[in-house]
Amino acid sequence: MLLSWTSAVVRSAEEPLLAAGVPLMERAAFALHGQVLRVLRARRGRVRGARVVVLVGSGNNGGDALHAGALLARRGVQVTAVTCAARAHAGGLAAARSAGARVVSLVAGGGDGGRGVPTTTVEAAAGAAAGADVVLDGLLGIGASGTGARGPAGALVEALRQTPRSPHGPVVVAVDVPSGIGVDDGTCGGAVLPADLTVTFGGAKPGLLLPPADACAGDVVVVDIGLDLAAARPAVARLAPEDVAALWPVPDRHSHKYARGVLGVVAGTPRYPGAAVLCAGAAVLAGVGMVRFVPDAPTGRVDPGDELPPHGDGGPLAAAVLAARPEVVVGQGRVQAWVLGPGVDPHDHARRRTLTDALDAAVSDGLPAVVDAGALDQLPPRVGPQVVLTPHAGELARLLRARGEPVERAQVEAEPLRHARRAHELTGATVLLKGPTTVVVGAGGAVYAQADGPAWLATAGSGDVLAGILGALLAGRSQEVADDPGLVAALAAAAALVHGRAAHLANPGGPVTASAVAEALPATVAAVLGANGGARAAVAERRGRR
Ligand SMILES: NC(=O)C1=CN([C@@H]2O[C@H](COP(=O)(O)OP(=O)(O)OC[C@H]3O[C@@H](n4cnc5c(N)ncnc54)[C@H](O)[C@@H]3O)[C@@H](O)[C@H]2O)[C@@H](O)CC1
Ligand SMILES: Nc1ncnc2c1ncn2[C@@H]1O[C@H](COP(=O)(O)OP(=O)(O)O)[C@@H](O)[C@H]1O
Ligand SMILES: [K+]
Repeated sequence: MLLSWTSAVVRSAEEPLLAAGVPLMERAAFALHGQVLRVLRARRGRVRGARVVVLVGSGNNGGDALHAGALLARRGVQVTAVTCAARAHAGGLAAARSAGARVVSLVAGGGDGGRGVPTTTVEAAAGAAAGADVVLDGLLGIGASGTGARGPAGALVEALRQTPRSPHGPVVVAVDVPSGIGVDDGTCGGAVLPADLTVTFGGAKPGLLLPPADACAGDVVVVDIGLDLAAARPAVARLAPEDVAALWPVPDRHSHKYARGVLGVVAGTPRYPGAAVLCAGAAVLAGVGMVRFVPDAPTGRVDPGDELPPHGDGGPLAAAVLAARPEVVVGQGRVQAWVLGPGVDPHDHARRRTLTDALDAAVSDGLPAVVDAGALDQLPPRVGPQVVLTPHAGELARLLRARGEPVERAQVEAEPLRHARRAHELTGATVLLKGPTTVVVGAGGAVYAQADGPAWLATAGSGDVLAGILGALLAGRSQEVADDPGLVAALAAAAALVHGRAAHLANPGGPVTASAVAEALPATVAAVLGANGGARAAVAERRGRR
């Protein structure tokens, strides 16, 4: 699991160490130079003679970069440091100079208190950067105010962004964070230089995980500089496969289909049968005990424990589901969780009635439920965190507007966390906001940001598959969810991880269909369980034998 902490938390972890004279900047710079050496070796084999351009802001982030530049210069790297403000970290500047780095400034007399640093232009600096092997971005760190670099630093970032990127262009290494991102909220409004690699100190920062800024971070490497963050509350987490393996319901010898979880599905309309097929099919393929597909029938509520025979005729929708997935049981009956809404056309009155009946039942029984697409508009004013909303940005904007918040889709895309959190506050539900990086906000302030899928996953029906996966997980873990509704957010993040990985597995590097993503689920789950689940499955199996 990758955890992140806000800049305020990181600063308060730094304070006692700095007061005790612990050389945090030297540690950070040493680790940073090690990462740059690794990049240079991978790129050109040898380090000596490589060219590195260091972009230097006015604060300690620039200090880290200058000290790293000094260490690189001592390894025979040709280092050019470009200071971009009237002042630059004095110790870093001295170290870089004495190691043989060339120092130039975008500001007349800048960087050095007017001691005569040669000036350069934005164009010349951008040209030098374009010809370098590595650009080290030390313009802004956790002390940045607002988003986007301003002044000469901003002008240089804009010029670098205009330079066409090529495979032969420099590798951009961000120091702590890509300069100018919203470090704590993941916003990415102004001039930000996208990085190929971010070397971050002490612990990751939320903006490295949250959309849209996470797209600027490249690979994230966390280096230990001795900060004690273990007791501090993380702001945003990203699950790894081994975390998902620990969450996934794995059967043992005593398991039977009911104990493994039964999922009720109200999805699709005769006009959109595909959503029903994809959602119910994904739940089956993700390994749920049983899927009950609920067609429109005037059966009303069913008492818990009733085991009604399947409807002989569930209509064309049920027929389509059964043709694709004969494992599905059609009809009402006891369930441990619900998926409600994929492909449900709100103008189809019969389907909408079935959906609202099931939603009412789910909410009054306190059962976990995925509320997707057509069900989002039917959500009662307040629900518990065992209900997971799964909107995309447009649906979330509509949900917020329906609750009196004047929000457009573009605003949700610019600040996904803020809007997902607002929806959680207003409804009480766990919110999974879909997008290139999926954000989950749940009970107790839990926030996850998962970026597991390829962009090919942006294809019709893929959200229906995600809903089925999450439903399967909630059904399989319904008992634990009843005891700890805070678990729902982690399960939602786990579903997003498996969904994304299934898309990679379905066709590495190429287009996928939603059906192919669903078909890849059994192998994906097996691979994820292999992350540590081999051991877990063996334990479950041993327990089962006792
Ligand atoms: N305190 C320390 O000794 C340590 C600090 N560390 C580094 O220090 C960084 C934080 O340093 P600082 O607090 O000095 O802050 P920054 O280096 O992030 O820079 C803040 C300065 O940049 C300017 N600035 C702010 N917003 C701007 C904007 N939008 N456009 C242009 N200029 C802007 C302001 O003059 C401000 O004083 C961390 O990110 C990390 O890289 C690490 O070396 C760990 C130890
Ligand atoms: N650019 C992208 N990169 C990766 N995944 C994406 C991207 N855009 C969307 N997705 C994912 O694709 C799925 C689309 O779901 P959704 O919008 O509900 O589609 P549909 O309604 O057609 O099923 C979501 O899981 C979302 O996170
Ligand atoms: K930076």
